[in-house]
Amino acid sequence: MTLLDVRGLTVRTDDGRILVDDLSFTVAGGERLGLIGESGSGKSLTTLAVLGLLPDGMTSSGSVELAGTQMVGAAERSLTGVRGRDAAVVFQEPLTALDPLMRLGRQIAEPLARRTGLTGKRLRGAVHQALEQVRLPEPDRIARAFAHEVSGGQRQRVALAMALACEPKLLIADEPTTALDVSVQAEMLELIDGLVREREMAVLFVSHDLAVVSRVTDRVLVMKDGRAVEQGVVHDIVRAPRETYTRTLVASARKLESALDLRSAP
Ligand SMILES: Nc1ncnc2c1ncn2[C@@H]1O[C@H](COP(=O)(O)OP(=O)(O)OP(=O)(O)O)[C@@H](O)[C@H]1O
Repeated sequence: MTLLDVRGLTVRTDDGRILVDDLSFTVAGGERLGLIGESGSGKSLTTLAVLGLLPDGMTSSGSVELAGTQMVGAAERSLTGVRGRDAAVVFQEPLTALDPLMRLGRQIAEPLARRTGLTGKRLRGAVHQALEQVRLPEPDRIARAFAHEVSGGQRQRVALAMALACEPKLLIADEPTTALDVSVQAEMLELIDGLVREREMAVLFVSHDLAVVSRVTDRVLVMKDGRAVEQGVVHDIVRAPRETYTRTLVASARKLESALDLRSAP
């Protein structure tokens, strides 16, 4: 069943610049779609439009139906229920989602309490569990800490725990590993991959890196200058890209890969 149905989505600035141009795609329940393209191709604006979170000075037109709710042109009031419950987001920079002045445990407790109705000791237990699920060591210490007291990788895990706390049907991950040290990127990808599979959650995964996208998604949509260039099953796109731009993306990903092979050769 279709969970996210985007049709003819167009995002414009108030002065008439078109930043996302007539974009259409769908994500079925439990399906994992990657949005890939170079910097400035409109990936982030697409995810923000899906959540009804476009910045001031921008408007969207077309249709975005998320779990049956029309997000384009909807009143803010009707969208607050959709965010979190139907779709939750992890951004590139975890500090975007975290409140610097609130202990991390409380930030996870709020959405958890809303969904489960738990309070007191049982709620604290659920927060502990949520932090354990994202494989944070010493969950109780992390729960008492503030965002600036933990590492970047740990902050991103907390942001992921927050996004998962509402058990959304769709997880939107916008370059969730790009700001992390290379050494923790692979771990984070594996974690996201495992958790969404376990929960049969759908994913819209944004990245400029084809290798990253192919690790966690079934299908990809390639974007350039706000438009869809090509979409299809990851395997097909990597093996036989049809469009010139996609070919360039695949070729440069392969070049990096073969450089790695050469370096690791005996
Ligand atoms: N708040 C804003 N005001 C004006 N233009 C913006 C704003 N946010 C993004 N843009 C422009 O919209 C276009 C698409 O941006 P978007 O952030 O969606 O790209 P992206 O593919 O996610 O790239 P990146 O990976 O660099 O974030 C870019 O040309 C960008 O300069």
